[in-house]
Amino acid sequence: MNTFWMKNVRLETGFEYENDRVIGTTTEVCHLKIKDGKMIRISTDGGDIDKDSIPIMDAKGKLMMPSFREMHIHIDKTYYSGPWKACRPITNGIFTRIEEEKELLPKQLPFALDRAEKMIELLLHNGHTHIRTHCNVEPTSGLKNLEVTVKALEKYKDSLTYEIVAFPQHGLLLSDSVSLIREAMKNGATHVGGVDPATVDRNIDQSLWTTFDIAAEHNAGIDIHLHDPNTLGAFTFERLVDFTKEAKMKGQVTISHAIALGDLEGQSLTEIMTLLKEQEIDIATTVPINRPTIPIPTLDQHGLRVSVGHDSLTDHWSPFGSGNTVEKLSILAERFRFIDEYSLNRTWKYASGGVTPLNDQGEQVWPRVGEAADFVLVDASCSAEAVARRSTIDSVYKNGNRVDNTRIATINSSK
Ligand SMILES: O=c1cc[nH]c(=O)[nH]1
Repeated sequence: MNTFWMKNVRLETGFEYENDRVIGTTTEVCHLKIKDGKMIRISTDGGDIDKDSIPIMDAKGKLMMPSFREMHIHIDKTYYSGPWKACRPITNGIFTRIEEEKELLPKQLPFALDRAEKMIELLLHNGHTHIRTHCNVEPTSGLKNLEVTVKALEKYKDSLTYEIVAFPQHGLLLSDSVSLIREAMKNGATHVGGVDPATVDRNIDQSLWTTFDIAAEHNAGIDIHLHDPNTLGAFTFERLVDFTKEAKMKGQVTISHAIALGDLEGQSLTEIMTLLKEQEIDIATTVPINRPTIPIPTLDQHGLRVSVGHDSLTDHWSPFGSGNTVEKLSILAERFRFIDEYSLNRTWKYASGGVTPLNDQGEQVWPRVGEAADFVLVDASCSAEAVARRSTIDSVYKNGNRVDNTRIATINSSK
């Protein structure tokens, strides 16, 4: 493993105040010694470097920030790197897409691996060193998409960590996918997925009971797509909370999208947030702006963990998506009117699993000696600037190794 000095990295060290208001972020240029994938020394003294006869890399004053965790994507079914194709209009809600997939997915299978690899390379290039991907497991795909997903991610296993959610996209009960999901859990999936137990399976309790049963059997976490809006969504959250409690799975359940949170207000929102918080159920969101966005800052203030994900990088569900998480954070900040230094500074946590250089009080808490050398170097003076100006990620490191220098997909390839 690499042993080297990374000199001249800019680290955030605190906040600058005017009266009681944060008006800036202070930084310091430091030198980092990396050994066996870990940061073993953080120094401000250039003399330290000269004493060592190990390679030296120069970050040239670039800002060092925690790398990103992509917490919701589908690498197994994408148009990314293929020819342009817009989406079909939706005429029957989620069932439009379910029916479409039965034809589309077998046609995409021959190049699914190539596209998945290109997507991973793009995500690495954009600063991600962890990916949670949902992978279709239903009668149309069987375990074929899972094979593709495992193969693609394993190829990059030295560059990132990953989680695979076995996703019964066509309905766990509706498409009779229970035994396939059980098989997927023995063949590389790490989490049990699900989708709208009310609208799709039309039996919330049976669908959730089965999901938790499979999770318990494999000692696995759960990550469930919940698009159902308003009070139907809220009722599903309540049942999910009940099942989480009963199964003693506190802290092991994620709701993806959680669309209903964007519809609820006042007391009903507070009650749901309190229930979710009690069971430490976290939320993954794309920060949708085509419908009421879930109230991310309110959820955060209530103590719920919210993470961002891209979901699609152009596919049959959405023609949008760039895989650029700095851009995603900037959209989040703009949507919630984060225009001041403090709130822009606090935005990075939604993409880094909560890791930030400064804590809420402005004390430096990252990086720490002994931690894994997982970071990005950014062309920015501080993270508030990076988020607002959508700064470029210069380079990406996992366990001290540079991981963003693989080939980048060409969107217009012939596949
Ligand atoms: O259910 C969903 C929603 C978005 N994208 C998917 O692939 N599935």
